[in-house]
Amino acid sequence: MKTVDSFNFSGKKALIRVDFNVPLNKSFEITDDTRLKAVLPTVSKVLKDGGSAILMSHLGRPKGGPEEKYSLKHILPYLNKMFGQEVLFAADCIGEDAKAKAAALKPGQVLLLENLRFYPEEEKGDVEFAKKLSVLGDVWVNDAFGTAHRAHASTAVIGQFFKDKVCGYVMQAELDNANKLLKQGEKPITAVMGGSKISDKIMVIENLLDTVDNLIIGGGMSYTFTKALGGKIGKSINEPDKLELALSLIEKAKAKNVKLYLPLDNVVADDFSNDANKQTVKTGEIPDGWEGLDIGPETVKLFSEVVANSKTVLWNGPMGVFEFANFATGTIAIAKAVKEATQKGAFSLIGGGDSAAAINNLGFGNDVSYVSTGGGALLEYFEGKTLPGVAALEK
Ligand SMILES: Nc1ncnc2c1ncn2[C@@H]1O[C@H](COP(=O)(O)OP(=O)(O)O)[C@@H](O)[C@H]1O
Ligand SMILES: O=C(OP(=O)(O)O)[C@H](O)COP(=O)(O)O
Repeated sequence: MKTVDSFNFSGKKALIRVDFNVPLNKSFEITDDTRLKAVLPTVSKVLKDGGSAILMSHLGRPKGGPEEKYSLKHILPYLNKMFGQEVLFAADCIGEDAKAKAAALKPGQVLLLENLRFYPEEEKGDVEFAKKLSVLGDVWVNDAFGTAHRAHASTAVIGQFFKDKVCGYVMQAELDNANKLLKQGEKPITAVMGGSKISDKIMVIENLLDTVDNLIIGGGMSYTFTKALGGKIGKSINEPDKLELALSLIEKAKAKNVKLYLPLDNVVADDFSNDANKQTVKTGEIPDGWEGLDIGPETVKLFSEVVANSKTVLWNGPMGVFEFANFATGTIAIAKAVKEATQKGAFSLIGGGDSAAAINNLGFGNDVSYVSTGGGALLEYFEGKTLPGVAALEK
């Protein structure tokens, strides 16, 4: 793969696929800018070489046509500040405006195209649409790791129209860090998995059993395991059709000598709300009408110890409903344990939108080894799948 460092962008228009799919609040303010800041090094290198940058991205999941709330113009003010220069904007990603602005682009300038998903052709991976995008630039750079698991027009199909295909710094760092964990992780290696559903993460967990020494399961998905083991879970979130699967994972972990840790106790609530009545009960003893929304103090102690004694840590998914301050204790404790392990020299990788947000909101973003910009993309990589956005760079 060609890298940003090995390519001279002088006099070239770099068409860069970025992942600017950032969370916006109702006033269109960016609530997490990780994905924006991440592309700065790639764009800076292009400009420093004497090239210009055309940035293309999707935002949200529009229904196949323009939608004001998903316009990328909302992030322009932020980009102007971040790049310290005026970023030009084309109100379309193909068509006359985009073509004219791309053609007139001078070295040192940056142009942002409107949301690619305003055309259904983007997600369909339409070849003609990819071709129309491709005429805007001289070289294609893929720096959208967060969207690398999608075989879309701008993330993969477009590659065939370029002689020069360059792997951006974000993409390179993401793959390097994921491989560091999968292939060169120092033992003991611990994966902490949380979040709401096992079904989303089953393949990752299975694949990780070949790599990790410890597997910690917390958050909503732990209740399916507890139920499968015959425990009482009240009205906690669970997937009744995944009980067999949970048991088979427990067996597979045993067969592969992986230590599997499940919660010892849970903080349960009588309602799904921050102000619900709460109590701490042992795992498997949740009364009827109550639901587990966080891990309990004994679990926090156990999980934190395992994490603190690890040399390599992967964390994906919160330990409870951390959006409710009263049920965020377990998630915050794990974030602190990951930070402490890192301070003791461990390599730590945080993946998944919610765990990354938890780490960043706590101000620990710089205290862990790497915070991935990918959610689904990172998980698919850990499942052992080939990411179309990476394959397109390799072809
Ligand atoms: N015990 C629980 N009951 C209900 N929802 C939970 C529970 N624990 C975690 N969750 C929810 O899981 C969601 C995150 O899951 P997921 O998307 O899998 O994580 P990530 O984005 O980090 O990969 C959060 O919105 C959180 O509130
Ligand atoms: O935010 C993203 O994925 P993620 O929520 O899995 O991190 C990417 O921008 C991909 O978006 P998509 O899942 O709408 O294709």
